[in-house]
Amino acid sequence: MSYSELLALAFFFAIFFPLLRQLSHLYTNYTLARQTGLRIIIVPFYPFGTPWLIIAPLCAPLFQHFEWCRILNATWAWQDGARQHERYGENFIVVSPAKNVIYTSDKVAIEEVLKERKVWLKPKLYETMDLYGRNVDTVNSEDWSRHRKITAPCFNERVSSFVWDETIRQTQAMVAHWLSQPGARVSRMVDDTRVLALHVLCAAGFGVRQNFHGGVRNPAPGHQLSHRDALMTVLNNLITILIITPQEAFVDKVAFLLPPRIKNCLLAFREFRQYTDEAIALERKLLSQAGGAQKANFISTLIRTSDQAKDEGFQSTAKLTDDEIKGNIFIFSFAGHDTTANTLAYAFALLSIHPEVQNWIGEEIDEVFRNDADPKYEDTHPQLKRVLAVMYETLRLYGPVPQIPRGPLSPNTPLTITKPNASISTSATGTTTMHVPPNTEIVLNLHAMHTTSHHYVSPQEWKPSRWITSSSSTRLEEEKLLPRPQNFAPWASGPRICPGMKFSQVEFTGVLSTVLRQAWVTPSTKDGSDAEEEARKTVQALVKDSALIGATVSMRRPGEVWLRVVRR
Ligand code: HEM
Repeated sequence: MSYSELLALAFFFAIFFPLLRQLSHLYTNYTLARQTGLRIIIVPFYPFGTPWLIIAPLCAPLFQHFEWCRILNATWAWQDGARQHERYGENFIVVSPAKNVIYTSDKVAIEEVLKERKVWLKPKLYETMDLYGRNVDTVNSEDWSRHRKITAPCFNERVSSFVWDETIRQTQAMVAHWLSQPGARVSRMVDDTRVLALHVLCAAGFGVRQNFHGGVRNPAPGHQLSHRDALMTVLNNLITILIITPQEAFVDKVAFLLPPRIKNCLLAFREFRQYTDEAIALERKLLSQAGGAQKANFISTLIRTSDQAKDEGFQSTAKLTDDEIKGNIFIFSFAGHDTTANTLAYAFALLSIHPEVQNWIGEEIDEVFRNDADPKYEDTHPQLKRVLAVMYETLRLYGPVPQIPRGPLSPNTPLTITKPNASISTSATGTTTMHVPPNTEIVLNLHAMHTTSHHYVSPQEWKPSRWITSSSSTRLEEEKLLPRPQNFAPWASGPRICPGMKFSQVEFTGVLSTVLRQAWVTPSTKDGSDAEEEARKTVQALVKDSALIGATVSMRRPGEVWLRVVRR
C-alpha cells in the first residue's frame, strides 16, 4: 500500500468513520427527540469512554471556550454538570461518534434506573475497582445478589454499635488535640477527618484499633509497612495503583527505573494484600478453635457468613472465594473512607461559618447528652436528629458521589421520564416513556437533582433545619427528621443503595456530637488574623472551590482551611 493510500485510510478512520457513526446515532436520536421533546446535543469528538477521564483534565483550558467540551466535561465536573441541566432540562442526550449518553437529573428517571438493577447495569468501568478481587460494588445480576447477601451482615446493628464506640474514642483524641493547639488554631482539620475515618474503618474492617495520633505505625513481623500505612497509601494513590498493578510483573522488572513514589505504591498494594491474607487465615484459625464468639468486624463476619452458607448446603456458588472476600474488604475501605471523611470536613467548615446552626445543634447535643460520660449508641444516635439533618444538608450540596453511570442490558429499554416542560409536581400524568436507543448509556446527576429550584427552596443555601419538622411549640424530643424524599438520594436508592449508609450516619453523628459537646468552631486564616468577616469569607471560598477529584467531591485546597477550636 502506498504512502498516500495509507494516509487516506488513516483519514477515513480518524474522521469519516466516526462521522458516519455519529450521523447514524443522530438519526436514531432525532426520532426519539421528536417523540419525547428531549434536547439533543451533538459533540464532534469523544475519545472512547474511560480515557476521556484522563484526557479531560489536560484539556481543561478548552472547556472555557467550547460548549461541546463543557458538556463532555459535565461527566466529571460536578457543578458544571448541574448548570448543563439548568440550561438543557432535566433530561438531555449527548450524541457523539463513540456512544450516546443520556444525562438526567429527573427524580422519576433516577428512581426507576436505580430500582431496576437487572435492567440498568453498572458499566465495565467499575471493574477497575476489582483491585483485590470481584466485589459487591463491581458485579451485576446474580453475582451481585450473592455478594450482597453475604456482605449484608457486615452492616448490622452490632457493627453500628461498634462503629459508634470506636468513633467516640477516636474523636475524643482528635478534639483534645485540636484544643491543645497554640492559639486554638487548627490547620489540618480536613486531614484529621481522613485519619479518623481510616481508623474507624481499620477497626470495623479488621478489628485493628489504632490510636488517633499516628496509629499503629510499626510494621508487623514479615512486613515493611504498617497495616494502616499500607491502606492509607493505597487509598491516597489509587489512580497510580490502578495503572501500575495490571502490569505488576513488568513493573517489577523495571523497578530500578521507577521513582520511589511509584515503588512505594506497589509495595503498599502488596503489603495490604498480605495483611488481608493473614487476617483471613487468622480469623479462620480462631473460628475453628473457639467455634464461637463472633467479632463485629468485616473479615470475621464475611468468613462466617460465607462459610456458614457453604455448611448449610447452598451450592458452593453461594459463598465468597477468598479473593472475593479480599475484594469486598478493600471496597468497603475505599467506599467508606473519602465519602464519610469529606462529609465531615465539609460539615465542620460550614458549621464554622454558620454559628446559628452550631447553636441549633448545640441545643440538641446538650439535651441528649446532659452529663452522660459514656453515651450508648442505642440511646443516643437515634436522638441526634438535628445532627443528622446537618449531614443530609451537607450531602445535598457536597455529596461525595455526584453522578452515577449505568448502561441498559439491551437496546430499546423503556425509561420513564418527566415530560419536558411538565410541572415538576405533576405525578404520573407528567411523565412519558422513551425507548433508549442502542449504544447509549445514562448518567444520573444526583448533584443536579439536589440543587434544582424545582425541588428545593433557596437550593444553594446550606440550611439543615429544612430537614426537621417542628412548630414553635414542639419540644426538642418531639421533633422529627423528614423521611428522605424521592429527590434526595446521596446514598443512591433501590436495591443497590449504599450498604454503608447507617455506618456513615453513625460515624457522622458520633464525631459531630463529641466535638461540639466540648468545643466551639469558628473560621480562621493562615496568617492568624481573625478578622471575623475575612476569615468567614476565606473558609466559604475554600468550601466553594471544590471539584470531583478522583472518585469523590473534595475541596481543592484542603490545607488552607484554618479553624479556631475553643472550649465551650
Ligand atoms: C457519606 C457517606 C457515603 C455516601 C454518600 C455513599 C454513597 C454511595 C452511593 C451513591 C453509592 C451507589 C454508587 C453506585 O451505584 O454507583 C454507594 C455504594 C456503595 N457504598 Fe457507599 N456511601 C457512603 C459511605 C459508605 C461506607 C461507610 C461504606 C462501607 C463501609 C460504603 C460502601 C458502599 C458499597 C460497598 C457500595 C456498593 C453497593 C452495591 O453496589 O451494592 N459506603 N455509596
